[in-house]
Amino acid sequence: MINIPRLDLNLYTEGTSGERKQFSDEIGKAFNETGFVTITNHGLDKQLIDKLYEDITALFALPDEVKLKYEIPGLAGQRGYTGKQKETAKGFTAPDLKEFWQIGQTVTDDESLKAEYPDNLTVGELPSFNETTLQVYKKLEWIGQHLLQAIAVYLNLPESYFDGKVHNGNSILRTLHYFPITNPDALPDDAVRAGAHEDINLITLLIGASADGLEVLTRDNDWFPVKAHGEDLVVNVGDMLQRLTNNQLKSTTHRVVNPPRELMKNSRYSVPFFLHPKADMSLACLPQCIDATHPKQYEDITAGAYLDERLREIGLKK
Ligand SMILES: O=C(O)CCC(=O)C(=O)O
Ligand SMILES: [Fe+2]
Repeated sequence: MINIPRLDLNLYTEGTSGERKQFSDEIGKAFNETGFVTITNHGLDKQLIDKLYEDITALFALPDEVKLKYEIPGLAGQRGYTGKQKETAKGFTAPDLKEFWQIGQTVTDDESLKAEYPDNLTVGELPSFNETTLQVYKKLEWIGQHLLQAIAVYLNLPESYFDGKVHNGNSILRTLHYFPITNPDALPDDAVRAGAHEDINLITLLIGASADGLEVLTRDNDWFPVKAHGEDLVVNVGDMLQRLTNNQLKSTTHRVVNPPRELMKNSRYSVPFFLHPKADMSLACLPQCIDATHPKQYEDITAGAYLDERLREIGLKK
């Protein structure tokens, strides 16, 4: 058993100083123990989430030859479409049973940074997909920034520590389709919807984990299903935050398992938002997270160099 607390974001963004302090303590404690929380009252309304699912369903229902027009070599899957069975979790031989579409940052106030990021691809066939995902991106970025403020307070950093680092950051909104498994007998042994992995980024905000399948690995090496209420976000620590905090905050291994045989013909959709800083952020372990009992565990590296290393490991970058 692990405890994944449910926290009310409104208590941080609109609360009294006591409520804000309590939110910081609770998210920090959960990130220290299990690396996962669920978040309610986050400001992403049900109407927008419903519209998002409608648009994603329509996107993945497009014929493969249409979707493949948007799979652009050289972009490492960071924008547009990545076809079925392209991403392989580290240490696995069979690729994940999924296809996805990724949306990146749109910079409007910094010309040199704008030139660093590839442009988003727009789905000509589905204009509303582009608008909806842009709105969701902006909203999740706002929510993530506030969660990082609460985490900064927990870490005894200035509340605004992450603000400038994640403003115009290299965050990715991933719309995911775990497609129907039509012939389970033909599957390679270790083929799953998403193999056990840790996320690369600072924190991940996940819409749609209310559908069964997501599991986290406990310290006792048991797999534990994540149960979220309908519109709650599931938020977890990624490897960049674990590294920055010298393992004080835990990037917990998670996976998405295949459904029981009778449900394999059903699709599963989910939308993780991988919150990344700008490439030049240093991930050097924070001095306040290093002491005699917690010696420094990692070499200094920038977020950009670290991301590059990790994308090669999972087969997205050649
Ligand atoms: O689909 C999910 O519930 C989780 C997806 C995930 O862990 C990921 O894409 O990194
Ligand atoms: Fe993940």
